[in-house]
Amino acid sequence: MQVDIGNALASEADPGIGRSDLDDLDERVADAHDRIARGMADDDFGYASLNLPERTDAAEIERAVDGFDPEAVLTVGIGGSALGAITITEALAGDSPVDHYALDNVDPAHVTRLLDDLPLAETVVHVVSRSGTTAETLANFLVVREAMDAAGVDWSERTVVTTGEAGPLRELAETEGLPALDVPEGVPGRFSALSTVGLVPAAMMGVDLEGLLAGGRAGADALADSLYDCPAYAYGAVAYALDERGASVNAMMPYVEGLESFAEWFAQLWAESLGKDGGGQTPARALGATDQHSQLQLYRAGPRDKLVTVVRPAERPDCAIPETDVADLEYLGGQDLGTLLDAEFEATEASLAAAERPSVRIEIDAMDAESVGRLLYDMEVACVVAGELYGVETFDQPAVEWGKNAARGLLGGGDFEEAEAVAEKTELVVE
Ligand SMILES: O=P(O)(O)OC[C@H]1O[C@](O)(CO)[C@@H](O)[C@@H]1O
Repeated sequence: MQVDIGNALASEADPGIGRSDLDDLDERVADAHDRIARGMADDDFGYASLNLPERTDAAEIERAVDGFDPEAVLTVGIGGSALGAITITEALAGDSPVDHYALDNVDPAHVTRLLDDLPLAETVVHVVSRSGTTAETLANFLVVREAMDAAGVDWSERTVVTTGEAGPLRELAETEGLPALDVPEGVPGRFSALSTVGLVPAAMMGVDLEGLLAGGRAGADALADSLYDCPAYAYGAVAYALDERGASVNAMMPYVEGLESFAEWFAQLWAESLGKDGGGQTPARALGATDQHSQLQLYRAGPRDKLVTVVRPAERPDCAIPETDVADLEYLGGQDLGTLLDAEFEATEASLAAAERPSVRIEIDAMDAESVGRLLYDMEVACVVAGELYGVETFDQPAVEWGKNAARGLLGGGDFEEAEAVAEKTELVVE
């Protein structure tokens, strides 16, 4: 994986940073590297995430799903318990005969429509929850189980569970004798893509798990005590430095459809890890070239508060554009769609630089398992080093608990007095 930070030094105008800013930061990156290395060596909470490529047992996952031969895999989870599988299967299993679906929301219209469409008798369900108590995941699983019962499908023969040591989901797996995998110890959900949490559907869809993990190991081998020697540290440090100079938004803009969900995975990783103590950089999700026609106007001419991260694979499949005599379109004829997409990618970088707006280019070798594994791992490393530079607790997410308890209280599931206060908020309804 390559990270080109040249366009991040696009201008002195805020949020511009210069080479001297990075040189000054490099000493702090070296200190952060030492802390990260110690945390990994001691398998400390959170830092243990960066040991997953060494620790995850691909063979164990393959064995757990060995008996299944589904037409579809349904992931039931939310946040980091779903986004890793969604990202990996979208990026790498497009040619698989097995389809992947995810229920990571409790929208009744969507859930019922999906369950009506799914071949339930040919579907394997992967229920994932680290805590085993997340309301959305457990509610969805109860609905899926009911739908399978109603269809005369033995759900217990078609369900794999990945969860923590204790909690309702672990108890259910033990009571029903379900195949159950463990979530990795000391790894927050958003850092768990390269583990049982993110790899079970991929295993059933023929994705090269060893390749994904090898990519992660390559990222681990690339850790160094300078941002100039480690692409992941370079990305994390530049994003942090730009945020310190006003780039409070980071638009993650992959120029490949197979990484559209990667931008969503990155959004949770970046927001839930760095959004602490009143700070943190807001991730925006975009897709190139599509969002040149929806968001680029803002990125190029709106507030000087954004970093745009553009991502592409060095290799793309061929798809020729036929010759044409349509006036003014001759230049397209005989080209290839990939060449056009790459031209759009480079034009966006140039357009931002011309307007003195910073961007960073991330280039992976190809849309293959090792390159995607490396990308996921390096973004996790970038997030950890940014967290060290911000001085935040990267690996917890206390701010989400209030909302969870309020929802539970509003449903009468807990004695959450403030829920009433929430329910009695000032009304100003406009109809
Ligand atoms: O895996 P669990 O415990 O169901 O949590 C799901 C998601 O909810 C969060 O805990 C936030 O509420 C995320 O960090 C996590 O990925």
